[in-house]
Amino acid sequence: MTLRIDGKLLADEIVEEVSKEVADFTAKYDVVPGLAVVLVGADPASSVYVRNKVKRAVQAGLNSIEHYLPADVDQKTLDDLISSLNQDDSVHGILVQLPLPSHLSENRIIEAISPEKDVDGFHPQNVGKLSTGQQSLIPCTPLGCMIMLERQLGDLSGKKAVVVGRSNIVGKPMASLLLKANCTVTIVHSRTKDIEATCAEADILIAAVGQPKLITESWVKPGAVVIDVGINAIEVDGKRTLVGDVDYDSVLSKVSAITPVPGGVGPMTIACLMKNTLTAAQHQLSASLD
Ligand SMILES: NC(=O)C1=CN([C@@H]2O[C@H](COP(=O)(O)OP(=O)(O)OC[C@H]3O[C@@H](n4cnc5c(N)ncnc54)[C@H](OP(=O)(O)O)[C@@H]3O)[C@@H](O)[C@H]2O)C=CC1
Ligand SMILES: Nc1nc(=O)c2c([nH]1)NC[C@@H]1CN(c3ccc(C(=O)N[C@@H](CCC(=O)O)C(=O)O)cc3)C=[N+]21
Repeated sequence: MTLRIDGKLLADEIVEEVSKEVADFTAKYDVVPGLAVVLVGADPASSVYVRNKVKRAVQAGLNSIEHYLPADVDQKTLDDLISSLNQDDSVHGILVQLPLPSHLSENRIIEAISPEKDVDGFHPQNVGKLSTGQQSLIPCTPLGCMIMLERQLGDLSGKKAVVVGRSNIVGKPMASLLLKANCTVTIVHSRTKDIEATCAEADILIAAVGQPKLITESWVKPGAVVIDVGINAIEVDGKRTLVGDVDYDSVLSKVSAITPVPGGVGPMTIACLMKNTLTAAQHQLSASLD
């Protein structure tokens, strides 16, 4: 029987745990952990994401601050906002929604965020720490995927893991985490030859491509665990529908467990953002009390 890994339910549990720890934290330090989200422009998919984040922040007992900037904002204004958030003691986590409009430098903004407040884990200092096995803030989506995998499989040692996609926000950090968990890791991408055969050897298959239903039955090994990161909006009978990078119905009877879209990795990403904000606040407060 194939298991549908319920990301929504697991995310509810994580946010509940975080809310208890936030209550302890607030009682101890008299500080409410704060998460600042910066949005440039008005992309409709981003507004859904931000709405979900705000809802979860309230559930977790975090203070959520949103900064909406127009799509034509200049680099200096954004730099100045990041700098003021870095200095603001009521802000423990900063997230700048990506991608940014092309006239802005993503690298410059990511590097401007104080690494201690970088709850996305995208700053080169956090990326470097993750790849050298040091403690750091871990990108929310891969962290959410690891929690689901470990719940499902326990110890991941020796498993063959294939990550489809090599972006800085999902594919690469996902591969780092799987390697840290002692998997044998392969990353495949748009230039990979015979991608289907490589995927079909995976005990763990992570799809982070951005291509609706790219992965079908012939790409998966019988009994594999499939994590579908993809969130693609397509039109079905004139209605906007969300689908993953995996053709869920086609692979369902072949795999041992799979995450649905929606209700899989997405809610876990947001739950992990809450977790990272608490972790960041804990580190900032304990460091400042040392
Ligand atoms: N659930 C969640 O919380 C999140 C979901 N997402 C979703 O995950 C998906 C991936 O996001 P992201 O990593 O940012 O995307 P990017 O577009 O940054 O990266 C996509 C990767 O997939 C590869 N790729 C594209 N087409 C193919 C193909 N036909 N065959 C093989 N590889 C291919 C690209 O290869 P190359 O490098 O060679 O171009 C690239 O490495 C999207 O659907 C996004 O919406 C993203 C973040 C969070
Ligand atoms: N700096 C930055 N960090 C990110 O983590 C980041 C980002 N930028 N840019 C965009 C992508 C995308 N992303 C999603 C997270 C959750 C859902 C999510 O909760 N999805 C719900 C459905 C939401 C709906 O109904 O539309 C689900 O899958 O069930 C979606 C998308 C984070 N990203």
